[in-house]
Amino acid sequence: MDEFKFIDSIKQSYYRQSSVIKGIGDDCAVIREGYHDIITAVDTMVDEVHFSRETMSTYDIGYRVLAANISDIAAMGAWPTSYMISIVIPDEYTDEELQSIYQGMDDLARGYDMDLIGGDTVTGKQLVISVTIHGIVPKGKARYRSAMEAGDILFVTGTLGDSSAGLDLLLGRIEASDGVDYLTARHRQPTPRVHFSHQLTHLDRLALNDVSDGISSEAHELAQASNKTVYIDDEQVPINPYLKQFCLEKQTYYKYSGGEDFELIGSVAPQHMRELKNIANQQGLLLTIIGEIKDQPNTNGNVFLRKSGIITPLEKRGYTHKNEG
Ligand SMILES: Nc1ncnc2c1ncn2[C@@H]1O[C@H](COP(=O)(O)OP(=O)(O)O)[C@@H](O)[C@H]1O
Ligand SMILES: Cc1ncc(C[n+]2csc(CCOP(=O)(O)OP(=O)(O)O)c2C)c(N)n1
Ligand SMILES: [Mg+2]
Ligand SMILES: [Mg+2]
Ligand SMILES: [Mg+2]
Repeated sequence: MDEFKFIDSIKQSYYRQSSVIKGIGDDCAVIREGYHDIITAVDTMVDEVHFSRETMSTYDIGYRVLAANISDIAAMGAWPTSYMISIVIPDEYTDEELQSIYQGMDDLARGYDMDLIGGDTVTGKQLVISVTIHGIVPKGKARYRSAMEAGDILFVTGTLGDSSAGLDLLLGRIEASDGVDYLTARHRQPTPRVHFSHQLTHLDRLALNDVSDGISSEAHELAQASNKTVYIDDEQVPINPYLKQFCLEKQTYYKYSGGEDFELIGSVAPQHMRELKNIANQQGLLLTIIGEIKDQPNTNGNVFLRKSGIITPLEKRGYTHKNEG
């Protein structure tokens, strides 16, 4: 079964606690606590699946696993406050290596004033790190994948595909004459877009998702959660100039299916777009309009690509975990 079918199969049909504002189905769960909503999520990284000793130092493993979790908090428009670590440690890891995993996390956490507040330690065959993260947002201001409306503008932060191109460089699957350091750094130490979404708290409505599996997957998650049709203009999807040295087939794969850029994709009403641009500009962050949202009952839940006047369905071809059962 693939991960998405599995998650559907175990999802409760309703929540027993009235404080659960959002359970399974978004980047984080949301729990109401007085005037604030508490945001929480857990994400796990496994040796040979999310990193390998070839692609990452122990410092980067720590940095990246926390960055991926902070990114889910950013995708809710929240501010990250604390985290807990569950770690499976294989015999061959030295004390110095373990310290350096935690140093990578702490260096990132310090920038947001986050605290490590607990965790669990066990030994096992493979390094596995699981982060439970908490964040906070004013009551009712969590940003959902389901908030898209017809007429909204689709946008994305940063450039797409850098991380997966960086991974292919690290694994020796491709060669580059330029940009190796930049692309590999984007893979090893991604920047979650917390400041951007946090500055948008005053907006009444905003739909957000973060890019972990590739936008072909995340755009579908938005379209399905909102029951709308998403149109993406292929020529507008931003890629770093360094990606243009690779063949077109690879460029297309990286930008739509590569994943792990931890950028934000979302939509707002057209009248708010200028404000979003101004905020992004002030932060030195690239923000690009890549499409629009329509309400078309026959195609809602789907994503289409517009290219040279031709419209084709965009398949959901992001990274999907599967097992044989
Ligand atoms: N094994 C699981 N048990 C319960 N909920 C899960 C499980 N795996 C994922 N989820 C939930 O399913 C949703 C989608 O998860 P995921 O695709 O990992 O989100 P993201 O890409 O933002 O990390 C989330 O709400 C997450 O909390
Ligand atoms: C060694 C190695 N091989 C492959 C990848 C690529 N990869 C692994 S998991 C993944 C998708 C994101 O991870 P996931 O567990 O799905 O995170 P989530 O969607 O829950 O945030 C990608 C693109 C990698 N990062 N490292
Ligand atoms: Mg996410
Ligand atoms: Mg996840
Ligand atoms: Mg995923």
